Amino acid sequence: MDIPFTKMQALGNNYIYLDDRHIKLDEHQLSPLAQAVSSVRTGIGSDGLILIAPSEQADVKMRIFNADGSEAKNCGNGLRCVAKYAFEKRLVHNTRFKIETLGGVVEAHVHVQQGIVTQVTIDMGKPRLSPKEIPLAEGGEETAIDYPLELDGQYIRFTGVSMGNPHAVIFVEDVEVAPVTTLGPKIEKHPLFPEGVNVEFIHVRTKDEIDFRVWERGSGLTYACGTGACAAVVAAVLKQKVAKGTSVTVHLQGGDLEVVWSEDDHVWMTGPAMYVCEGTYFWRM
Ligand SMILES: N[C@@H](CCC[C@H](N)C(=O)O)C(=O)O
Repeated sequence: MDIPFTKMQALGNNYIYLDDRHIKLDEHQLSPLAQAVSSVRTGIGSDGLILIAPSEQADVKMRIFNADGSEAKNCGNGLRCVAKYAFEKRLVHNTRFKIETLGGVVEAHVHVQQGIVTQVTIDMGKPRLSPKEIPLAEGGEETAIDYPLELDGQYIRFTGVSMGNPHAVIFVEDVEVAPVTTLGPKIEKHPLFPEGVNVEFIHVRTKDEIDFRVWERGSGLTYACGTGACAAVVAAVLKQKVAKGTSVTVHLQGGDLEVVWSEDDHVWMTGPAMYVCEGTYFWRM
């Protein structure tokens, strides 16, 4: 099967984007295709696959598959790329529009200069904070702040946040030496998280700056995670290290995002989205 694709990246978090207008796939093909295209050696090389399709509830629909073929409910960097694609490829005609995800409908606002989308703001909605919503396998508290996690006979503390997808945020002194690749995969698959978890190691540098590294569920080490950056700011507010309503610059490996958890409880994320290339993937199963 010959599959037309666009590769896009946002702060180095890169996905293969398929436009439903150009390629129709069966449901059972999506997970193996995500695995195939993501392989650096035998595919195109990416953090996963994103489908852009029509929506009955919004202007456009995004579905996101991680590099291991698992489907996730949300993707912040993917949303900004979908917004840029939808506007520049004329799927939508206004600078504000709605995008459906498995985690709910969000609103996008594209910032346009001479017809080109330079930055995208997404209203990521309200974070979900209870253990049931994250989800955790246990816990009756209202929030999972500094929640204990037993790993190899030791206790680590994390703050749990759902941005439609699950996040465990761990506060460290220095993200450059944080155990992202050693503890990340163990926490991702820990039985406390029945659906797995994205793992963020963060350091609150000042009242409006956070350093950030991530181990993503289903994709491993990535340069950036938009929902993770939102979860990091929410966790920093919950821990009273950042004031609610403050616009925070999150320094990710691939660049910076602006995130604010506003007084109305919504989390807003602003950052770039870029095209990498377009082409045809020759899928031979
Ligand atoms: N990179 C994304 C998140 C992608 C999905 C995540 N790995 C999950 O399984 O929940 C982002 O920018 O938010």
